[in-house]
Amino acid sequence: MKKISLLGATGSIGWQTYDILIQQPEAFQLVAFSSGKNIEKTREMIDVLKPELVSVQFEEDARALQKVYPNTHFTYGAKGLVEVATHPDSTVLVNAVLGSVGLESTLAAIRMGKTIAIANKETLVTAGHLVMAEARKYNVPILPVDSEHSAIFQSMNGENPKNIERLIITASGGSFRDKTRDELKHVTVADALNHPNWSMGAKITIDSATMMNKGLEVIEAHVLFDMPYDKIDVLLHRESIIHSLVEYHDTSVIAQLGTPDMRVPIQYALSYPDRIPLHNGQRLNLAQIGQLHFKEMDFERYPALRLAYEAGRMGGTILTAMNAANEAAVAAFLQGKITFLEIDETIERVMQAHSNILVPDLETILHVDSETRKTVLAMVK
Ligand SMILES: NC(=O)C1=CN([C@@H]2O[C@H](COP(=O)(O)OP(=O)(O)OC[C@H]3O[C@@H](n4cnc5c(N)ncnc54)[C@H](OP(=O)(O)O)[C@@H]3O)[C@@H](O)[C@H]2O)C=CC1
Ligand SMILES: CC(=O)[C@@H](O)[C@H](O)COP(=O)(O)O
Ligand SMILES: [Mn+2]
Repeated sequence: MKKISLLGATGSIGWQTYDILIQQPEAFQLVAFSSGKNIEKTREMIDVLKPELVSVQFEEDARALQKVYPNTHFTYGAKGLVEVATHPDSTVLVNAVLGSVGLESTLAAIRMGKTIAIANKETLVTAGHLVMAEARKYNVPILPVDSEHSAIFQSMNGENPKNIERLIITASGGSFRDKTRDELKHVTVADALNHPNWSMGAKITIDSATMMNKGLEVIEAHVLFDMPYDKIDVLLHRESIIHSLVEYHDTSVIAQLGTPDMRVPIQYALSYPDRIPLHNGQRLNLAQIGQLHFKEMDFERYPALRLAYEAGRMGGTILTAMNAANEAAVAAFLQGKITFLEIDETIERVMQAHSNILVPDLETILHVDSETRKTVLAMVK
């Protein structure tokens, strides 16, 4: 029985994790979880899984829930995320919270020796060097949940990393993949949220449309697999059936395939190194699909990917600035304050003005993160 702490339980990844947990009660037990503002889903999860500790975003929600559920302990805010992540009974933290807000709780869980199943890519982008250094120090596994990184992890299984030629990360192309850049001037939020293959949270769906999602994933792959940026490529693959590939020195390419279902990488991170049946999992039928398509990445069409490679190659606080600018710009787009094309422009302006600090400590990262968000708020007003 694995005892689980879950951050971001009410989100797209969190709710799919919940689906896995309720199907496998003999394998997994949820002891603590965090949610944000969604109290209805929070209550459903408490009713079904009866965790010991729950954190919500706001104090007033925690107080109200405490009255309804006297046998559960409630907490809130940033300290609540840390309390959930470090619950003494859990051995695994599933981090599915959105954004760099997940950083401090991840570091705290590593210091408690917990295995980290990480979907929260922004944490690895903003402070990958700190997370991986702590993981090495406390001998803690960081297991990828992001579908591409899970695919790479599975394609490296039993291989010597020194024999890898390059990593190839696949990209669907996002909601606007059949539009030219010129045609993006007047696209709406609803259009951008219409991902062709995956049903995901709003922020990552917009990231997928700008290709910043792939940019974050390139950096995530560099952090998780210690690969230089010139050995990480992105390949357009519109069906999202091949989730990523690893090419070896002898020209062999090993890939992981499957229908687009995030429960597969989530469950693999939970059951690793074992594999267990996926409830209602749809088997891949390649004969029925018939054809798979591939295309070279176009960096002019998707400048956000170019910006991410630039930030990755530079290293330092520019990664934090880029990530925070993206989080704030996407939020502004979702609120109707800026246009779709202004997301990339905002990130580029922030990066151009940034004074980079190499190998930053946690305090510096948190400072750059909050200052960048303020800058973007002022820019989009
Ligand atoms: N969705 C997907 O298929 C994939 C997602 N990922 C990554 O996983 C992470 C989560 O994505 P996704 O599930 O789509 O996101 P969602 O927006 O669907 O969910 C985010 C979760 O985080 C909570 N949350 C948001 N802000 C805060 C905050 N300030 N404090 C506390 N809790 C907060 C939300 O609470 P509430 O809703 O209650 O307000 C919700 O539970 C991201 O890093 C994303 O890039 C990676 C691969 C695939
Ligand atoms: C499911 C998942 O891991 C997402 O990150 C997905 O990859 C988004 O798709 P694209 O970014 O390839 O459009
Ligand atoms: Mn992904």
